[in-house]
Amino acid sequence: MNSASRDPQVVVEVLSEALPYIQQFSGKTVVVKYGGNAMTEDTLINSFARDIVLMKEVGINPVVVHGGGPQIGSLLEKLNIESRFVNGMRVTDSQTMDVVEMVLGGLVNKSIVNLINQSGGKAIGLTGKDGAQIRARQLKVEHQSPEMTVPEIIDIGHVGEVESISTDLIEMLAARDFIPVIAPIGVDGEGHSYNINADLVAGKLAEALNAEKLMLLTNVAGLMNGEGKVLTGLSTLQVDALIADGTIYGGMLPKIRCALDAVKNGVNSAHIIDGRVPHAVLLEIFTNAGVGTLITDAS
Ligand SMILES: Nc1ncnc2c1ncn2[C@@H]1O[C@H](COP(=O)(O)OP(=O)(O)O)[C@@H](O)[C@H]1O
Ligand SMILES: CC(=O)N[C@@H](CCC(=O)OP(=O)(O)O)C(=O)O
Repeated sequence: MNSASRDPQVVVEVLSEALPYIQQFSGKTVVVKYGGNAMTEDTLINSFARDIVLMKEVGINPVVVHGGGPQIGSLLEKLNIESRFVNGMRVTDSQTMDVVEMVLGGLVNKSIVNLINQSGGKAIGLTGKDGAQIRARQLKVEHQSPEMTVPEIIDIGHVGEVESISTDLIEMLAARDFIPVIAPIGVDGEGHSYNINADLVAGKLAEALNAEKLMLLTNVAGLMNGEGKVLTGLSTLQVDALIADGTIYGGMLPKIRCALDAVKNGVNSAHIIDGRVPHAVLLEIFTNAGVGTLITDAS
Protein backbone atom coordinates (compact mmCIF):
# COMPACT_ATOMS: atom_id res chain seq x y z
CA MET A 1 0.00 0.00 0.00
CA ASN A 2 1.41 3.40 -0.89
CA SER A 3 1.08 6.37 1.47
CA ALA A 4 -1.60 8.03 -0.71
CA SER A 5 -3.99 5.10 -0.22
CA ARG A 6 -3.71 5.10 3.59
CA ASP A 7 -6.43 6.69 5.69
CA PRO A 8 -4.84 9.98 6.92
CA GLN A 9 -6.61 9.55 10.28
CA VAL A 10 -4.87 6.20 10.79
CA VAL A 11 -1.53 7.74 9.84
CA VAL A 12 -1.81 10.53 12.43
CA GLU A 13 -3.03 8.10 15.10
CA VAL A 14 0.02 5.89 14.51
CA LEU A 15 2.29 8.92 14.77
CA SER A 16 0.59 10.05 17.94
CA GLU A 17 0.90 6.58 19.52
CA ALA A 18 4.66 6.77 19.02
CA LEU A 19 4.93 9.92 21.18
CA PRO A 20 5.38 8.22 24.60
CA TYR A 21 8.10 5.98 23.14
CA ILE A 22 9.88 8.93 21.56
CA GLN A 23 9.77 10.74 24.92
CA GLN A 24 11.00 7.65 26.78
CA PHE A 25 13.96 6.95 24.51
CA SER A 26 15.02 10.41 23.37
CA GLY A 27 18.64 11.07 24.39
CA LYS A 28 19.26 7.33 25.04
CA THR A 29 21.67 5.06 23.20
CA VAL A 30 20.39 1.98 21.38
CA VAL A 31 22.84 -0.56 19.98
CA VAL A 32 21.43 -2.36 16.95
CA LYS A 33 23.19 -5.45 15.65
CA TYR A 34 22.35 -6.24 12.07
CA GLY A 35 23.15 -9.86 11.27
CA GLY A 36 24.40 -10.95 7.88
CA ASN A 37 21.53 -13.41 7.55
CA ALA A 38 18.98 -10.60 7.83
CA MET A 39 20.69 -8.57 5.06
CA THR A 40 19.12 -10.58 2.31
CA GLU A 41 16.84 -8.31 0.29
CA ASP A 42 17.52 -4.76 -0.87
CA THR A 43 14.08 -3.56 0.31
CA LEU A 44 14.79 -4.90 3.81
CA ILE A 45 18.21 -3.27 4.02
CA ASN A 46 16.68 -0.01 2.82
CA SER A 47 13.91 -0.13 5.42
CA PHE A 48 16.55 -0.88 8.08
CA ALA A 49 18.57 2.19 7.02
CA ARG A 50 15.46 4.41 7.13
CA ASP A 51 14.58 3.12 10.62
CA ILE A 52 18.03 4.02 11.89
CA VAL A 53 17.79 7.53 10.40
CA LEU A 54 14.32 8.02 11.89
CA MET A 55 15.62 7.01 15.34
CA LYS A 56 18.38 9.59 15.07
CA GLU A 57 15.95 12.29 13.89
CA VAL A 58 13.77 11.84 17.00
CA GLY A 59 16.74 12.21 19.34
CA ILE A 60 17.76 8.58 19.97
CA ASN A 61 21.45 7.70 19.48
CA PRO A 62 21.61 4.55 17.37
CA VAL A 63 24.92 2.70 17.12
CA VAL A 64 24.97 -0.02 14.47
CA VAL A 65 27.14 -3.13 14.77
CA HIS A 66 26.95 -5.40 11.75
CA GLY A 67 27.76 -9.00 10.98
CA GLY A 68 28.31 -10.49 7.57
CA GLY A 69 28.86 -14.23 8.12
CA PRO A 70 27.11 -15.32 4.88
CA GLN A 71 28.92 -12.58 2.91
CA ILE A 72 32.30 -13.81 4.25
CA GLY A 73 31.23 -17.39 3.43
CA SER A 74 30.42 -16.54 -0.17
CA LEU A 75 33.79 -14.85 -0.86
CA LEU A 76 35.61 -17.74 0.84
CA GLU A 77 33.72 -20.14 -1.43
CA LYS A 78 34.75 -18.18 -4.53
CA LEU A 79 38.35 -18.40 -3.34
CA ASN A 80 37.95 -22.15 -2.68
CA ILE A 81 38.60 -21.74 1.04
CA GLU A 82 36.49 -23.99 3.27
CA SER A 83 34.31 -22.43 6.04
CA ARG A 84 34.31 -24.27 9.37
CA PHE A 85 32.56 -23.34 12.62
CA VAL A 86 33.00 -24.44 16.25
CA ASN A 87 30.28 -23.37 18.73
CA GLY A 88 29.00 -20.82 16.19
CA MET A 89 32.48 -19.27 15.70
CA ARG A 90 34.31 -19.29 12.37
CA VAL A 91 37.67 -21.08 12.45
CA THR A 92 39.93 -18.25 11.23
CA ASP A 93 43.44 -18.87 9.87
CA SER A 94 45.50 -15.93 8.50
CA GLN A 95 44.14 -16.29 4.98
CA THR A 96 40.55 -16.33 6.28
CA MET A 97 41.31 -13.34 8.53
CA ASP A 98 42.29 -11.32 5.44
CA VAL A 99 38.97 -12.18 3.80
CA VAL A 100 37.06 -11.33 7.01
CA GLU A 101 38.74 -7.94 7.15
CA MET A 102 38.03 -7.22 3.48
CA VAL A 103 34.37 -8.25 3.65
CA LEU A 104 33.41 -6.81 7.05
CA GLY A 105 35.61 -3.70 7.11
CA GLY A 106 35.11 -3.01 3.40
CA LEU A 107 32.13 -4.29 1.48
CA VAL A 108 29.51 -4.80 4.19
CA ASN A 109 30.47 -1.80 6.34
CA LYS A 110 30.51 0.62 3.44
CA SER A 111 27.26 -0.63 1.94
CA ILE A 112 25.41 -0.03 5.25
CA VAL A 113 27.06 3.39 5.63
CA ASN A 114 26.04 4.26 2.07
CA LEU A 115 22.39 3.24 2.57
CA ILE A 116 22.06 5.22 5.80
CA ASN A 117 23.55 8.25 4.05
CA GLN A 118 21.20 7.74 1.09
CA SER A 119 18.30 7.87 3.57
CA GLY A 120 19.47 11.26 4.84
CA GLY A 121 21.57 10.19 7.84
CA LYS A 122 25.26 10.87 8.47
CA ALA A 123 26.85 7.47 8.94
CA ILE A 124 30.53 6.82 9.62
CA GLY A 125 31.92 3.30 9.23
CA LEU A 126 34.65 2.05 11.53
CA THR A 127 36.20 -1.22 12.60
CA GLY A 128 37.44 -1.87 16.13
CA LYS A 129 40.92 -1.06 14.82
CA ASP A 130 40.03 2.62 14.27
CA GLY A 131 41.23 4.50 17.32
CA ALA A 132 42.12 1.01 18.66
CA GLN A 133 38.63 1.17 20.13
CA ILE A 134 38.03 -2.58 20.42
CA ARG A 135 40.93 -4.24 22.22
CA ALA A 136 40.76 -8.00 21.64
CA ARG A 137 42.44 -11.16 22.86
CA GLN A 138 42.34 -14.65 21.43
CA LEU A 139 39.16 -16.55 22.27
CA LYS A 140 39.71 -20.00 23.75
CA VAL A 141 36.84 -22.24 22.71
CA GLU A 142 35.66 -25.12 24.90
CA HIS A 143 34.22 -27.97 22.90
CA GLN A 144 32.69 -31.22 24.11
CA SER A 145 31.24 -33.87 21.81
CA PRO A 146 28.84 -36.49 23.30
CA GLU A 147 31.52 -39.20 23.52
CA MET A 148 33.92 -36.96 25.51
CA THR A 149 33.91 -36.95 29.33
CA VAL A 150 35.64 -33.55 29.68
CA PRO A 151 35.59 -30.60 27.28
CA GLU A 152 38.70 -29.83 25.22
CA ILE A 153 40.08 -26.34 24.56
CA ILE A 154 40.40 -25.75 20.82
CA ASP A 155 42.54 -23.14 19.08
CA ILE A 156 40.41 -21.69 16.28
CA GLY A 157 42.98 -19.15 15.14
CA HIS A 158 42.45 -15.41 14.85
CA VAL A 159 39.11 -15.42 16.63
CA GLY A 160 38.88 -12.86 19.36
CA GLU A 161 36.83 -11.86 22.33
CA VAL A 162 36.48 -8.30 23.56
CA GLU A 163 39.04 -7.40 26.22
CA SER A 164 38.04 -3.74 26.50
CA ILE A 165 36.22 -1.05 24.54
CA SER A 166 37.01 2.62 24.42
CA THR A 167 33.81 4.55 23.71
CA ASP A 168 35.43 8.00 23.12
CA LEU A 169 35.30 7.88 19.35
CA ILE A 170 31.70 6.62 19.18
CA GLU A 171 30.50 9.16 21.75
CA MET A 172 32.26 11.98 19.92
CA LEU A 173 30.59 10.99 16.64
CA ALA A 174 27.14 10.53 18.20
CA ALA A 175 27.38 13.95 19.87
CA ARG A 176 28.01 15.52 16.43
CA ASP A 177 24.94 13.73 15.00
CA PHE A 178 26.83 11.00 13.18
CA ILE A 179 25.63 7.41 13.22
CA PRO A 180 28.54 5.06 13.97
CA VAL A 181 28.51 1.77 12.01
CA ILE A 182 30.93 -0.71 13.53
CA ALA A 183 32.49 -3.82 11.94
CA PRO A 184 33.40 -6.52 14.50
CA ILE A 185 37.18 -6.58 14.09
CA GLY A 186 39.39 -6.11 17.12
CA VAL A 187 43.08 -5.52 17.64
CA ASP A 188 45.54 -6.59 20.34
CA GLY A 189 48.42 -4.60 21.84
CA GLU A 190 50.76 -5.82 19.10
CA GLY A 191 48.47 -4.75 16.27
CA HIS A 192 47.16 -8.23 15.36
CA SER A 193 43.62 -8.35 13.95
CA TYR A 194 40.91 -10.55 15.44
CA ASN A 195 37.66 -11.77 13.95
CA ILE A 196 35.03 -11.28 16.66
CA ASN A 197 31.48 -12.57 16.50
CA ALA A 198 29.33 -9.49 15.86
CA ASP A 199 26.85 -10.36 18.62
CA LEU A 200 29.68 -10.34 21.17
CA VAL A 201 30.84 -6.91 20.00
CA ALA A 202 27.28 -5.52 20.08
CA GLY A 203 26.71 -6.84 23.62
CA LYS A 204 29.99 -5.48 25.02
CA LEU A 205 29.51 -2.16 23.23
CA ALA A 206 25.99 -1.82 24.67
CA GLU A 207 27.47 -2.42 28.14
CA ALA A 208 30.31 0.07 27.62
CA LEU A 209 27.95 2.75 26.29
CA ASN A 210 25.43 2.14 29.06
CA ALA A 211 22.85 1.63 26.36
CA GLU A 212 19.13 1.59 26.97
CA LYS A 213 18.58 -1.29 24.58
CA LEU A 214 20.47 -3.94 22.69
CA MET A 215 18.62 -5.11 19.58
CA LEU A 216 19.87 -8.19 17.77
CA LEU A 217 18.30 -8.51 14.30
CA THR A 218 18.51 -11.98 12.84
CA ASN A 219 16.78 -14.28 10.35
CA VAL A 220 14.43 -16.10 12.73
CA ALA A 221 11.35 -14.91 14.65
CA GLY A 222 13.31 -14.98 17.93
CA LEU A 223 14.74 -17.62 20.22
CA MET A 224 12.59 -20.70 19.62
CA ASN A 225 11.87 -23.97 21.40
CA GLY A 226 11.92 -27.37 19.66
CA GLU A 227 8.37 -26.81 18.30
CA GLY A 228 9.27 -23.45 16.73
CA LYS A 229 7.45 -21.36 19.37
CA VAL A 230 9.16 -18.05 20.18
CA LEU A 231 10.38 -17.99 23.79
CA THR A 232 10.70 -14.83 25.85
CA GLY A 233 11.61 -13.81 29.41
CA LEU A 234 14.06 -16.69 29.97
CA SER A 235 16.42 -17.01 32.96
CA THR A 236 20.10 -17.98 32.65
CA LEU A 237 19.26 -21.42 34.05
CA GLN A 238 16.53 -22.02 31.46
CA VAL A 239 18.91 -20.94 28.70
CA ASP A 240 21.61 -23.32 30.01
CA ALA A 241 19.10 -26.19 29.87
CA LEU A 242 18.11 -25.32 26.28
CA ILE A 243 21.80 -25.29 25.28
CA ALA A 244 22.44 -28.63 27.03
CA ASP A 245 19.54 -30.36 25.21
CA GLY A 246 20.57 -28.92 21.83
CA THR A 247 17.56 -26.58 21.36
CA ILE A 248 19.96 -23.62 21.15
CA TYR A 249 22.92 -24.21 18.83
CA GLY A 250 25.16 -22.53 16.26
CA GLY A 251 24.77 -18.77 15.73
CA MET A 252 22.09 -18.51 18.44
CA LEU A 253 24.66 -19.49 21.12
CA PRO A 254 26.68 -16.23 21.15
CA LYS A 255 23.48 -14.23 20.62
CA ILE A 256 21.66 -15.45 23.71
CA ARG A 257 24.80 -15.42 25.88
CA CYS A 258 25.62 -11.80 25.02
CA ALA A 259 22.00 -10.72 25.53
CA LEU A 260 22.00 -12.25 29.04
CA ASP A 261 25.39 -10.69 29.86
CA ALA A 262 24.33 -7.25 28.61
CA VAL A 263 21.23 -7.06 30.82
CA LYS A 264 23.22 -8.38 33.79
CA ASN A 265 25.71 -5.56 33.21
CA GLY A 266 23.35 -2.60 33.08
CA VAL A 267 21.65 -2.58 29.68
CA ASN A 268 17.93 -2.17 30.34
CA SER A 269 16.67 -4.72 27.83
CA ALA A 270 17.95 -6.97 25.06
CA HIS A 271 15.81 -8.13 22.14
CA ILE A 272 16.37 -10.88 19.60
CA ILE A 273 14.13 -9.86 16.71
CA ASP A 274 13.23 -10.88 13.19
CA GLY A 275 15.21 -8.74 10.76
CA ARG A 276 13.20 -10.22 7.86
CA VAL A 277 10.18 -8.17 8.95
CA PRO A 278 10.18 -4.75 7.25
CA HIS A 279 10.82 -1.95 9.79
CA ALA A 280 11.54 -4.49 12.57
CA VAL A 281 13.51 -1.81 14.47
CA LEU A 282 10.63 0.69 14.49
CA LEU A 283 8.12 -2.01 15.41
CA GLU A 284 10.19 -2.88 18.46
CA ILE A 285 10.96 0.67 19.61
CA PHE A 286 7.78 2.60 18.85
CA THR A 287 4.96 0.07 19.25
CA ASN A 288 3.66 -2.53 21.69
CA ALA A 289 3.85 -5.21 19.03
CA GLY A 290 6.53 -7.09 20.99
CA VAL A 291 8.38 -8.74 18.12
CA GLY A 292 10.75 -11.56 19.06
CA THR A 293 12.43 -12.50 22.33
CA LEU A 294 12.77 -9.98 25.15
CA ILE A 295 15.45 -10.44 27.81
CA THR A 296 15.62 -8.29 30.93
CA ASP A 297 17.59 -8.62 34.16
CA ALA A 298 14.41 -9.84 35.87
CA SER A 299 14.02 -12.65 33.32
N1 LIG B 1 16.70 -22.14 19.56
C1 LIG B 1 16.92 -21.45 18.44
N2 LIG B 1 16.01 -20.53 18.02
C2 LIG B 1 16.20 -19.82 16.88
N3 LIG B 1 17.28 -19.97 16.07
C3 LIG B 1 18.23 -20.87 16.43
C4 LIG B 1 18.09 -21.63 17.64
N4 LIG B 1 19.19 -22.41 17.77
C5 LIG B 1 19.95 -22.16 16.72
N5 LIG B 1 19.41 -21.24 15.90
C6 LIG B 1 20.03 -20.79 14.66
O1 LIG B 1 20.62 -19.52 14.87
C7 LIG B 1 20.55 -18.81 13.62
C8 LIG B 1 20.80 -17.32 13.88
O2 LIG B 1 22.19 -17.09 14.12
P1 LIG B 1 23.16 -16.62 12.93
O3 LIG B 1 23.04 -17.58 11.79
O4 LIG B 1 24.51 -16.40 13.50
O5 LIG B 1 22.46 -15.28 12.47
P2 LIG B 1 23.00 -13.78 12.35
O6 LIG B 1 23.73 -13.70 11.05
O7 LIG B 1 21.73 -13.00 12.37
O8 LIG B 1 23.87 -13.50 13.55
C9 LIG B 1 19.18 -19.16 13.09
O9 LIG B 1 19.07 -18.99 11.71
C10 LIG B 1 19.05 -20.63 13.49
O10 LIG B 1 19.51 -21.47 12.45
C1 LIG C 1 34.30 -15.43 14.98
C2 LIG C 1 33.18 -15.31 14.01
O1 LIG C 1 32.44 -16.28 13.79
N1 LIG C 1 33.01 -14.14 13.41
C3 LIG C 1 31.97 -13.88 12.44
C4 LIG C 1 31.94 -12.38 12.20
C5 LIG C 1 30.74 -11.95 11.39
C6 LIG C 1 29.44 -12.21 12.12
O2 LIG C 1 29.34 -12.35 13.33
O3 LIG C 1 28.36 -12.22 11.26
P1 LIG C 1 26.85 -12.62 11.55
O4 LIG C 1 26.35 -11.72 12.61
O5 LIG C 1 26.21 -12.36 10.24
O6 LIG C 1 26.79 -14.07 11.97
C7 LIG C 1 32.25 -14.63 11.11
O7 LIG C 1 33.41 -14.79 10.74
O8 LIG C 1 31.28 -15.02 10.46
